[in-house]
Amino acid sequence: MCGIVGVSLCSPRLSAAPELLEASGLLQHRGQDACGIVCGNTDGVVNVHKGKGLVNEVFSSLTSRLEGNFGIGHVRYATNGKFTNMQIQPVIANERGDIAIVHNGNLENTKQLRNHLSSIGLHQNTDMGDSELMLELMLSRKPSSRNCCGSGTGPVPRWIVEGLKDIYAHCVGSFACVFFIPSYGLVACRDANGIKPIIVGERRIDETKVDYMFTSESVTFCNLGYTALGDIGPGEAVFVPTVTAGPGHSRCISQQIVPQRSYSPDIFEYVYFARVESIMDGISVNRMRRFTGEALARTIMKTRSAHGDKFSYDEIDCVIPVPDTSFVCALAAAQYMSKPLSFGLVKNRFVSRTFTLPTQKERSKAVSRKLGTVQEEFEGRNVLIIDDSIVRGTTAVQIVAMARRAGAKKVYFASGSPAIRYNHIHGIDLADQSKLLAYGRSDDEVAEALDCDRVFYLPLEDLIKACTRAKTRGDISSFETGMFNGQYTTRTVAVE
Ligand SMILES: O=P(O)(O)OC[C@H]1O[C@H](OP(=O)(O)OP(=O)(O)O)[C@H](O)[C@@H]1O
Ligand SMILES: NC(=O)CC[C@H](N)C(=O)O
Ligand SMILES: [Mg+2]
Repeated sequence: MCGIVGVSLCSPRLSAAPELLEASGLLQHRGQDACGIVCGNTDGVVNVHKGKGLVNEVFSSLTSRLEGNFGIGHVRYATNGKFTNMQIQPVIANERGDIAIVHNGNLENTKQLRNHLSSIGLHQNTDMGDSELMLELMLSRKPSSRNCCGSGTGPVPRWIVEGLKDIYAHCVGSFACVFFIPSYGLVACRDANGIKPIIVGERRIDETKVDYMFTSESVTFCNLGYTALGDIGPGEAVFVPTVTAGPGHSRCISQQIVPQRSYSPDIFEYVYFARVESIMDGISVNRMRRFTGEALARTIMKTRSAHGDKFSYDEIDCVIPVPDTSFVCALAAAQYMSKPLSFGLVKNRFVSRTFTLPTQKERSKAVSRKLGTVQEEFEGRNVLIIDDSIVRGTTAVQIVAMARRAGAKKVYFASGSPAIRYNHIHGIDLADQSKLLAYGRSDDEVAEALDCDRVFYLPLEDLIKACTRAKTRGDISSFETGMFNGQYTTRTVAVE
């Protein structure tokens, strides 16, 4: 996963950079490898600043005041292409007019895309990541004249629509993108299955003046005074030209570029990626996590000596959440079971997400640095530890060991999502499926690998039900659930 943002302010005198940075900071949980912004104005000013690290490490008070009233920003968790400075987003095409892209998602056919681009004489660099290939497709339609942006009929230049059509025709996988097009404005689009999130918001200044923001998650709107206009639909593009459209006319134009194939948001966005304040595709992340907690509790309560091992949820003394993502799920589960919630695991607030760190060594080290135990909450107790997910198992293995060291009698471990036995092809960089803890293991074998007394997973149908119940609007047809069942929206056969 990555976080993307686009800002277009109605007054050419204003600078979009401070808001781009504010929004990028609010999306920081979506990527900590690198970040950057590009902003400019219709006078041809283009400013770029990017680097490896967190937003507050890469930007100083000086670089946060870059000139330009529209621009795009990105926080990266690399999934495709190398983790080099070249790959830091926004990816910008300096030599052909400074068009830039920010992208969340993952393309599955980069090899074919490279071949296609070289067949039309465009692409030489074999190190290009998927995002850069999308930029190349857009650029291949751009007329060479610098004054081309008014060409075409209607408010959207024809070459931009042609570039988008090429992207939809050639790219397989997931993409939510915002393009920065100097002397035109911003263009956002979403793949034809709507796998990765992108939402557009507006801030009305007066009758005629409106600012616009594109963002991965609605959490950025409240903090910056925007109101959600709606999620961009699958196969849809939204254009925000910088020129004023005139009194009473919105600058924001939507166009269905290709027909929707399905409306299948990535279900793991709700489980782990997203912030709890966000509403994505009409689903409140908070409500959905509450529902998963209740469903998980029902699963646990139903498990009564089913395997002759005399388990009964009555013997659970307390529920302990794993900070941070599992809080809402664990709270709802504890309430449903009428068990006390205990903050036996404490997070060091200066250590961020461990899952998104690039190497296993760093991840393991970070978990032990990040979490500590309050001994008296474990000592002599049967504890039910709840996390939102068990992926590689790095977190769960260490937590069970910590619980035992702190004197727990029995340690049960529950996941607010199903067992992950397949790669997540749309946003988790996992080269090797066998690194998933549940790969090739039954639930009992997972419990053995974790050294806990029992493991519980939320069944997939309950996860889907929780998302569907939490939906207040929207036309979602299904969810991308490939990591749980091997059935990917963009593939017909599971990759074993
Ligand atoms: O099985 P694993 O490979 O360890 O991955 C799963 C863990 O990683 C995530 O936490 P993370 O530390 O990234 O962030 P959080 O503080 O938002 O929960 C997730 O919430 C699980 O705790
Ligand atoms: N996590 C993402 O969305 C990554 C976007 C893109 N595939 C990259 O690696 O930069
Ligand atoms: Mg976690």
